[in-house]
Amino acid sequence: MADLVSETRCFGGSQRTYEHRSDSCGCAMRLAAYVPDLLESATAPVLVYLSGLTCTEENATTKAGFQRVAAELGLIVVAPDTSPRGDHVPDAEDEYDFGKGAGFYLDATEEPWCENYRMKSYVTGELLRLIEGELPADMARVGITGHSMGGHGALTLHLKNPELFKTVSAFAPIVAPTEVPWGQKALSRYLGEDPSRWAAYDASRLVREAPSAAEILVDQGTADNFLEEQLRPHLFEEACRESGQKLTLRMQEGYDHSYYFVSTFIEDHLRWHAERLTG
Ligand SMILES: N[C@@H](CCC(=O)N[C@@H](CS)C(=O)NCC(=O)O)C(=O)O
Repeated sequence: MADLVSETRCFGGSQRTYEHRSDSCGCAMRLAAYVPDLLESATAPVLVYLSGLTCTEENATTKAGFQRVAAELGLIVVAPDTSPRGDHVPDAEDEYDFGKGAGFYLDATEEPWCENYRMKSYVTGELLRLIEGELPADMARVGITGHSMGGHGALTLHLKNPELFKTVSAFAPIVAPTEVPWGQKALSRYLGEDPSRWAAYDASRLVREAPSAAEILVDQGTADNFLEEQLRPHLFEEACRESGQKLTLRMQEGYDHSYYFVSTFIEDHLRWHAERLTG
């Protein structure tokens, strides 16, 4: 059960915010859901959009501009929050890349984070059950995408759970968190200092172990400030080549890391998922 916090008419559908009690995260969680009017069928495919560092469920809905195309394609788009929330939830004050707003879509094992920072369980379990219970969703047709930290979430959660998320794409994803500062900081504190525990959350490692039957779409701006230090898409490209994973990596000339970049290519991603989920 979730409470409807707001509902706004948008491109012939409704942009909603829900709030519910999350057992996985031990707090109240919000999520945004765009639900197109369903004219011909009772249920629609779903695209889960995972946001990046510092975001809530609101950033994608106000800045990515996906609603017009989602309405045209008859696609439900769901954007969860990026971490547990609330005064009782531990945080790292003044650190934008750890704690609240930086859940990294994993299940923490270390104190004090392990009580609440369980975004992997949240997205793969509770969130999907909530979508099924609250929305006119066809749960056999769910895809996943995300931006930056959310791109890391989309890639890893798809590779680990291809039966839940049938299609996958990402915008400027963190593809090798075990090798870059954002990832090393988060993984060592949420999971402990032993790097062997981190591999299950590294898309480049996962794809080498078990490539997906689904082709992966990645867009990456060449003018992204984080490109060389944090993102390094060529590590993923190399892993995909070596494991036989089908990948379309598009280096987009002059685009940065912002939602101007995401909003430019979101239509391509929605069409990519809709074609594969409805084909
Ligand atoms: N300087 C940035 C660093 C974090 C960042 O770039 N976050 C990206 C995702 S990794 C984002 O989507 N920020 C929120 C927004 O642009 O609306 C900030 O503090 O917002």
